Parts: sequence; C-alpha cells; structure tokens
Amino acid sequence: MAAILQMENITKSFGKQRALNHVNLTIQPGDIYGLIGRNGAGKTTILKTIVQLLYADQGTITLFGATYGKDYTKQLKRTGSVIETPVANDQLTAQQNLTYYCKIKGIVDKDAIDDALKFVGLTDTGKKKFKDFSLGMKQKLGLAIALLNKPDFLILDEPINGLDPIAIADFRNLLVKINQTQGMTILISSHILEELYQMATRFGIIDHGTIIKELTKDEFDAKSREYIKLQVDQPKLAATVLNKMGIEDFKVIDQHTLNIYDLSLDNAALVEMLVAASVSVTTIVREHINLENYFKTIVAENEVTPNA
Ligand SMILES: Nc1ncnc2c1ncn2[C@@H]1O[C@H](COP(=O)(O)OP(=O)(O)OP(=O)(O)O)[C@@H](O)[C@H]1O
Repeated sequence: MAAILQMENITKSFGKQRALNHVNLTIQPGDIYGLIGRNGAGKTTILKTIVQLLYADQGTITLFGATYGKDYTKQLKRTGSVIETPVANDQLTAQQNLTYYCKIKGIVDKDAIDDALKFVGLTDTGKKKFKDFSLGMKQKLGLAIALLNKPDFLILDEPINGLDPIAIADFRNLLVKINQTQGMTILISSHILEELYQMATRFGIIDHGTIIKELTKDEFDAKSREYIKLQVDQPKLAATVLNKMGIEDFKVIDQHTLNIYDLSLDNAALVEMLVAASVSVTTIVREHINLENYFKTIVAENEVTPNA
C-alpha cells in the first residue's frame, strides 16, 4: 500500500542553525506514528514542513502520492493539524470558534460542528468562552478544529503536554478510537513516552534534526527484553572484567552505566571481580527496556556534534 507521507532527505536551516538534517521518514496508512525527540530536536519543524507552514531547503515530501505544487496543496486538504498551541479566538465559545473555522475552511456539512464537539466531549460548554477553558478543554477544541474537515491524516504537536493523567488518558482514548473506527492515520509528537507507547503503532526517534531510528511497536516489543543495569565509577574497566568473565552481550550506555543482556550472569561473582579490579559498584539491578530508556540508549549511541 502506498505510504501516506514520505519525507526524503529533508533539510531545513534557520540561518546557520540546521534544524532538519537529511530527514527520512515514512508513515503508512493506519499508523499512529509517534515522533520522539528531546527539546529542539526538530519535531515541530518536521510537522510545520509537512503542512507548509515552513518550506524545506532540500529534499522531497510526498503526501498521498503528491510531491509538490498544486497537487500537494490539494492533498493537504485531507489533513487536519494542531501545531503548537491550538489557534482559537479567546472571546468565542467552542461552537462559535468551530463556526469560524467552517467558514474559512469552506466546510458546508451542517453536522460537522456537532459531530466534532460530540467526538471530543465538548457539547456542554455552552456560553463559556475559549479564554475560560481549562488546558484539557483547549486541547480538545484544537482537536475538534482539526477534525472538522474529517481528515484522513491527523497531525498533532505535543497534544497532551501539561494535561493531568485523567485528561491524558481521555485524549489517548479519543485518538485510538478515531484511528481504529475511522482508520485515520495520525502523526503525533510527544515527550510523554509512556503514553506514546500505549497508543503508537510506529515510532520515529529524531535527534539533532536527523531521524536516527524508525521502528514499529512490534519491533520495539521484540527488543524490550530484560537486562541487568550496572552502575560503576569506571565503565571501561568494568567492560574488561565482563570480557574476562566471558560476557560479551552488554553495552556501555554512559559514563557510569553498562547494560548487560546476558542474564545467565552470576551477579555476586561479577561484583566480587569488579571490587577485586578496584571498580566501585553503585547499582546492580534487573530492568526492563521501556520506550523511555530505549530512547535514551539510541540517542546516546548516536550522539553526534550538533550542527553549528
Ligand atoms: N523560526 C525559527 N527560527 C530560528 N530557529 C528556529 C525556528 N524554529 C525552530 N528553530 C530551531 O530549530 C531547532 C528545532 O526546533 P523545533 O521547534 O523543531 O524542535 P522540537 O523538537 O519541536 O523542540 P520542542 O520539543 O522543544 O518543541 C531548534 O534548535 C530551534 O531553536
């Protein structure tokens, strides 16, 4: 099946600052694609480039098979997006804001507003103005605006930031429902990796403007095995000790941490050998790879000098 979105070799700079560096990214129909990256990694720039709030300096973006020009603009009508804060008028109610958006988007479907309000659970806000909405309500109205034209591809930038755990679960359920019942493809960026894990079907990890890893949830789950986390003062020396013990399946993660994947290891014998080699051990525990520590590991492995 043809991809919904394909970014090939996308580069974007702001002056000397390179925000996107040869980005390659593919979103398949029905994906909930979770875009993961630390602050300033380039997530918002990717989303803005897709919806043409920004233009790439180099590379190709293909959206529903259209590459550039009029065709791309036409296909953009099949998307709905909330990038950065939802843009709504403070002085208007939910209904009035949606009426405004219907006008500017040329939406004539009479049920569009009621459908969107009902879907996000904002039917009872009456005369309350947007400025008096809670953050959760604001995020939901943003989603309602993005859903007005019943898009095939929804693009959301950090939609759950700042929400309380109940509002986050509520939002997640809405997105999963819309994906499963309407087959809507979703691209979502978030820092809340535990949440993203629960909804996404594919992940893209971005660092310093480059996608350093793309994998499906199934591929991630296959990697999500147990390991022993060892924290010491001298990881290089600890690695030598492990080699001497015939343990090869491990990784040095940072200046204090090694992850050992060979669970047949005798922890007591290891600690004894480390102490004998004058390595000071602060932690030795069994852990499970979750999305957050996987993300940290991949970023550490791919650490490169940021572009000037
Ligand atoms: N309009 C702009 N002018 C100059 N630099 C910009 C502009 N927009 C983004 N940048 C820079 O590009 C880089 C990527 O920014 P971007 O907003 O895409 O990151 P992000 O991953 O979305 O970060 P965050 O998680 O903090 O929102 C950053 O270094 C940022 O300072």
